[in-house]
Amino acid sequence: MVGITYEDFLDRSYEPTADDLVCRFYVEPAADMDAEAAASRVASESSNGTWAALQVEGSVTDLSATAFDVEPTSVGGDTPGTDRREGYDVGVAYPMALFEPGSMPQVLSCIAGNILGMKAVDRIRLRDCEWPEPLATSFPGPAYGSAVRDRVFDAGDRPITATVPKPKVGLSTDQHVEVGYQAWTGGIDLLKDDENLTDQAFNPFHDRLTESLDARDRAEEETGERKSYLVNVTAPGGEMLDRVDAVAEAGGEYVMVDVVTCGWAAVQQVRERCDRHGLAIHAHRAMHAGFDRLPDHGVSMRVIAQIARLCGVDQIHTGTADLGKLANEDTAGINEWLRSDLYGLADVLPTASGGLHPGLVPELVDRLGTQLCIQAGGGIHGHPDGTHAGAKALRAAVDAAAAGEDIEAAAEREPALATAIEKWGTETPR
Ligand SMILES: O=C(O)[C@H](O)COP(=O)(O)O
Ligand SMILES: [Mg+2]
Repeated sequence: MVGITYEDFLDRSYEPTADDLVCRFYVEPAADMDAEAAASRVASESSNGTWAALQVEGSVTDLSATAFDVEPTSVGGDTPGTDRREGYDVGVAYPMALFEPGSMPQVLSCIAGNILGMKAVDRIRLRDCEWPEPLATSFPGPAYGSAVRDRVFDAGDRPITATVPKPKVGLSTDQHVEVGYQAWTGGIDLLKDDENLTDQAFNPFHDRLTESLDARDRAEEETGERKSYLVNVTAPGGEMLDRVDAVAEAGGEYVMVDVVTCGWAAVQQVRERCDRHGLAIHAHRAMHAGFDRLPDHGVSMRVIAQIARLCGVDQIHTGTADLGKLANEDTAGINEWLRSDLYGLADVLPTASGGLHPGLVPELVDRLGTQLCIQAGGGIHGHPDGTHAGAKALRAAVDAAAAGEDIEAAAEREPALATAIEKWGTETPR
């Protein structure tokens, strides 16, 4: 037997091995704790220690995490609504044997579990992870990722486009489908359900699914382009899997899932079921800001996006690089990570959404590149001449940006784009 106390979880001379999961935290120690004590409590509580000293068999310590790096740092103050705060950047290495391969809930119960509420720290944020190969490849990753641009569409190198009918809930099935048809025939690739539209009485899931896909077929015939539908299958338990099956049966190519509100075990189940059918997954991140909005606490959007890639979504909302209506965390850096090599796992196509309109597209593409899905709801349906004109305007703006053409020149050819620019200019909405 050996005794372990939380101080045993700190070793500044430790060098993480290739098989360790390395997590970077922002930590503000509690008033009565020094930085090293707080860092070792983080490593202890997130692996196999606790507040009290324990007597254990020697081999149990092989599962202990090690805080190996504790450096002063500061966060916040650079974005509205945040204060500059002083704390510590803490590196913690976790041995692979601590984890159940392929189980995201188990991994998160370690690295983003009790420690987020632990009184030893005033603030703690999981900022970044370096995933070791054995752990990363125990997950499936995306089936398609950015390859959807060719495999579902014929979009080549341009961003694909999506729209959410607005109002986000309340349209009848007929109204919803008609909005989709107008958008598709105006040049949009994807009709998308909103995050809080699932199976309500005013617009039942199964009616919406079949009628939308019928309208998609008509729009494809009319435009000669491939079109698709991001139908929100979010539901409790087996019902969500039944909805996935229904999408495949009805001839869809994609499902949409509210990944944070559903939970990662559910996302993993959906990924498995979609594999049977060859369906792609669009991830909406509603509720992410409950974890990532404050720079000094929670779990960063960067880590949420990493989790989503491992679990196997093909597209995920990552923000608009501060151009849209929602607060954003380093959209460009997150998107770059989603495209980076990860032991051969497929990449993820980032979706820019939330307050976008055609006038913002040139700057968006400048900041984020063309490997994107660009979604506009209000920026299409709020067009003075309606949804069809709004769709034409967004598509013209996207085609121009992808071709490196000036938006003003494109607006001379496409009156709907000129109208959109006249209405919204390049303003950032709230
Ligand atoms: O789900 C989304 O991404 C939002 O509904 C975006 O809507 P907006 O384009 O009107 O902001
Ligand atoms: Mg929405």
